[in-house]
Amino acid sequence: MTGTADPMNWAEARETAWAAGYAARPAASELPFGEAVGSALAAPLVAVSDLPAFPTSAVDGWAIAGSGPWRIDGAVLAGQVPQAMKPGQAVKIATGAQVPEGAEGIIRLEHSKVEDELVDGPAAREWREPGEEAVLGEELLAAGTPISPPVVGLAAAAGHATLPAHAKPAARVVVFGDELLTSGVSRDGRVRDSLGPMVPHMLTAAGAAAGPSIGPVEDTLEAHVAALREALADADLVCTTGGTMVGPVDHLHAALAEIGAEYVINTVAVRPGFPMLLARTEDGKFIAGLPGNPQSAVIAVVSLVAPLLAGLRGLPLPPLATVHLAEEVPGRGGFTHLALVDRAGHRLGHHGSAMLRGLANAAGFAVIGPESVGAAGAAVELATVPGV
Ligand SMILES: Nc1nc2c(c(=O)[nH]1)N[C@H]1C(S)=C(S)[C@@H](COP(=O)(O)OP(=O)(O)OC[C@H]3O[C@@H](n4cnc5c(N)ncnc54)[C@H](O)[C@@H]3O)O[C@H]1N2
Ligand code: MOO
Repeated sequence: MTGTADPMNWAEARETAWAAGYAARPAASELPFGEAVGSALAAPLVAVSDLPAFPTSAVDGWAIAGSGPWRIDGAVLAGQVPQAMKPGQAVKIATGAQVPEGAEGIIRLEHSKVEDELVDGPAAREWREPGEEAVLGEELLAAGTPISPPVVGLAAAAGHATLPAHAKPAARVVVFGDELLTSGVSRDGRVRDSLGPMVPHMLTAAGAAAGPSIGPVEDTLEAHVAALREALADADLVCTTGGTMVGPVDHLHAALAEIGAEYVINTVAVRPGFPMLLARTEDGKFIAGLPGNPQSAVIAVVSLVAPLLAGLRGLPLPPLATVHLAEEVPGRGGFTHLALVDRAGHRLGHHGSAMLRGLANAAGFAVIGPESVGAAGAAVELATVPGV
């Protein structure tokens, strides 16, 4: 295994990472909502009751039966089961309360006149009928629908406690680099680790269950192999940072060979970030190698890790958004250029691959394809960062 393979086209690399994840997605099972969110429905969502399940008052007022003025006799609050009404009766009713059998209308509180235990006013059918939103057994959402927070809300409203979905992959970040500090300011040739605190949140936002980062790991092959083995023991996906090149202390490729991992992708034709890689272990776990330059590491998350996680959760390849460029953005020859832009399509300063200042202000990366230039005013694809 070497770090000098032909770089894969960026769009092809996204699809390859996604397809590898999709092929390896865990079998669907019934998951609690918190586990299911961020996956896709593995079967249609069906209503297990009528929605609403009973006639439900839409207003605060008086339920009436027969002709008025009506004699006030009782009240029904949300959560109570009311008695049937008699002609000439008025029952005070709350929004959300079950409408009594025999009710012919509701007078809104603000339209009612009350005098001597009698109420009068304009009555209308101000309630939601049973089954108005869905009837028992009706398909509410198709299989394959992404499980967003509103889908969870609908499932709960429709009477479900679990959803059929693909479980969250467990993910760990392993930070390589003797030069890294975990506290204080960069000094004496050493820099603060910015990836250990940042990347797990991106993995969580992309649908994984991410534990705390491991490291910084010492720059020896033995330490790299031991850290990879430790992380793989309880993770389906390990994201390493740094060491992707072939420098004197870059041990990732040798460590992958040592543990018997095979490349799925070995370098991508994208700037910044080209030394990124994706590998698979013999037992089907994934290792994503993120370059050490912090912005390049994020580009690897956007390009390989987010598509992989979407596949593992049974989702389609994450769609790219669109941005209108406010100024010309240069290409990078035969490589794709991922250029930091704000929402208005302006390039951001401080966009060097070692910097995070531009990224922290960005809407995402404008995608300038190989052998092209992003013209001012052009609509181009925008790759967004998980969690941003
Ligand atoms: N001779 C060449 N050298 C380099 C090339 C090249 O083509 N030929 N490519 C450069 C590019 S592009 C990148 S990206 C980096 C990738 O390097 P590695 O993945 O091997 O990463 P390191 O060497 O370990 O670190 C690079 C850089 O990033 C800093 N770093 C690393 N980890 C962190 C962290 N967790 N938090 C903050 N900063 C981190 C590290 O100190 C280095 O400055 O290789 C280039 N070299
Ligand atoms: O490709 Mo490196 O990732 O430019 O900084």
